[in-house]
Amino acid sequence: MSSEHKDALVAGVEEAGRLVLEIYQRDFEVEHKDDNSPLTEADLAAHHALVALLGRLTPELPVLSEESGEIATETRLGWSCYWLVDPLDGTKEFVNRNGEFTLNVALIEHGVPVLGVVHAPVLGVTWFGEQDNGAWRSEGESRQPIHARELPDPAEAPWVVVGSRRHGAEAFEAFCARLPATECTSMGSSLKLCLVAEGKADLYPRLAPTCEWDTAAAQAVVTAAGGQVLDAETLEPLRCNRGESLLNPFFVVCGQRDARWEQALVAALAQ
Ligand SMILES: Nc1ncnc2c1ncn2[C@@H]1O[C@H](COP(=O)(O)O)[C@@H](OP(=O)(O)O)[C@H]1O
Ligand SMILES: [Mg+2]
Repeated sequence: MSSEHKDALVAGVEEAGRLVLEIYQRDFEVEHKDDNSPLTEADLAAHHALVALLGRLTPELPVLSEESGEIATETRLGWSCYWLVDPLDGTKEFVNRNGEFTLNVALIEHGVPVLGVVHAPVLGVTWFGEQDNGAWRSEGESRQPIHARELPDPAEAPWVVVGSRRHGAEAFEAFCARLPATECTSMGSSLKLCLVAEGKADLYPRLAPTCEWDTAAAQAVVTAAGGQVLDAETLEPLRCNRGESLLNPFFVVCGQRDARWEQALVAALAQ
């Protein structure tokens, strides 16, 4: 992708974020989908804006969004390259007006998220990552490269572990209790992966369900920043478009891979 295309992509995601913010700042209706998860006009406004943006930038590539209608599994499994979009991740946080929601766009090649944009409209922050090209965080006019950090020695500093506000609290607490010294915080949406990417958190264990669109963009940011998003069972990187289901396995996000955390992680996950 040319740098002009990447700039246009980021600008377009931020523009969609402004539409979301306008709705956030006024009254809006909340509907419920078949799985009882909330849906607002902001999810749909961002979906339409992002699908139109990607259609302009790369008309040849298919787009799969959380708010797309059904796409036949055999059609999707035939895609070697496509855009995967979560127009509003953290809809419950949006409804609760705590600002912890994001717009997410990932480019998937052969199951691997190779490029990702995550934008948090209320924070005014955008994260971007591209395989072999590094990751950055922008806020206002400033754009800084970001790097996942090495795990600190737990005797010197606690590991910062971040978890969901609403999902899998029990498994999260049990996992944290089995690690060496930790400092735990909770947060909504893909912001958790971005915290690991920028070296502000060490681990994000997700021992509860998510879908591929919840994680793909931020996984591209994390890996471009030197971190890992690993299947909690196999410790292999998460992949997309593997079969009929779009559910991710349980996973763990971590900064730079080393033997210490691998040991601690395997021990904490094994129980
Ligand atoms: N039972 C379930 N199955 C699949 N995904 C689930 C789920 N429960 C929660 N999620 C996903 O978890 C996301 C929220 O994560 P978190 O708790 O970390 O903020 C939701 O994103 P949306 O807000 O886009 O629906 C939703 O997709
Ligand atoms: Mg989501």
